[in-house]
Amino acid sequence: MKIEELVSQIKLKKSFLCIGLDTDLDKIPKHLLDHEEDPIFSFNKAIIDATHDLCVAYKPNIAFYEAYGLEGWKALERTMEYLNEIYPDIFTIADAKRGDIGNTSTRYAKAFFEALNFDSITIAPYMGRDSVEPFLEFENKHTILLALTSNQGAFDFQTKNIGGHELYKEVLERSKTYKNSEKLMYVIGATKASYLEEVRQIVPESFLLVPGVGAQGGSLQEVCKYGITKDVGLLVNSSRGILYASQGKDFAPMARSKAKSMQEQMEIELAKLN
Ligand SMILES: O=C(O)c1cc(=O)[nH]c(=O)n1[C@@H]1O[C@H](COP(=O)(O)O)[C@@H](O)[C@H]1O
Repeated sequence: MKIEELVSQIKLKKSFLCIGLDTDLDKIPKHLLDHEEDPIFSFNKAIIDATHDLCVAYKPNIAFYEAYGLEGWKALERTMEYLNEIYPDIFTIADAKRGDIGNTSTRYAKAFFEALNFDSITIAPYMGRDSVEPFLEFENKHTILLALTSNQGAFDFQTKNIGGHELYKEVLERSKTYKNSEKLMYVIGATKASYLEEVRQIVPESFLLVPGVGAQGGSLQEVCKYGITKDVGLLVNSSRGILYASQGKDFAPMARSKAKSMQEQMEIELAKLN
């Protein structure tokens, strides 16, 4: 998907919500486990059907599928086929946090961009230029680099001062020199919203994937205050806060109502841009 198409979907739906498909068999409603052959896919399909008009992106976190072996991977494949066939305007993110020496990165890129047909993938920048550039070679695909993550461990390395500025700023600066860097986006945790002002000085236009609202305590309003651009430039993710709004038979309409409440708050923020 091209960035312009993502921006036009955001404007059309008045939403920059990304729903994280972190599908956990210990948390999904029990009746799906008892009656469905493929409970992971059945859960995802019900969530997608109930929320697709309120969000612009879905982000399956690959760990939740790999954890169930072949069955999990098949459910991921079915979810991607369903999204690409029924809702092709929705941006898809493989939250895989990969990155390796060049020829291995190319295989990861093929797995997620070609075999599974995701629009984008999350990548750890630690191995540097030649681990990231293979992902940037793919047409109309996007690479989302971890810059400043939402967790406490972000302070172990990412905010450490190296050569006069913090490591996450070096990631932002340096990655702008990578070949095809216009295909880069960045992860900035919602729990670190006040840092967004400085992030925007380095990457004024880039799209940011912002996880950590809801269950992790980040605030949508704070994120928008410091991070929104004229083309919005934000995808704000919520996973557990939407998926597990109810563990009963009403889980899908309850997820919809959580997503609707986030979309309405986003609409207010978008109106401020005009
Ligand atoms: O790359 C991510 O999406 C990510 C980066 C980060 O800094 N923090 C973070 O929580 N995430 C992911 O975003 C999702 C957050 O889930 P909830 O806290 O349930 O909304 C999980 O899939 C995390 O793996």
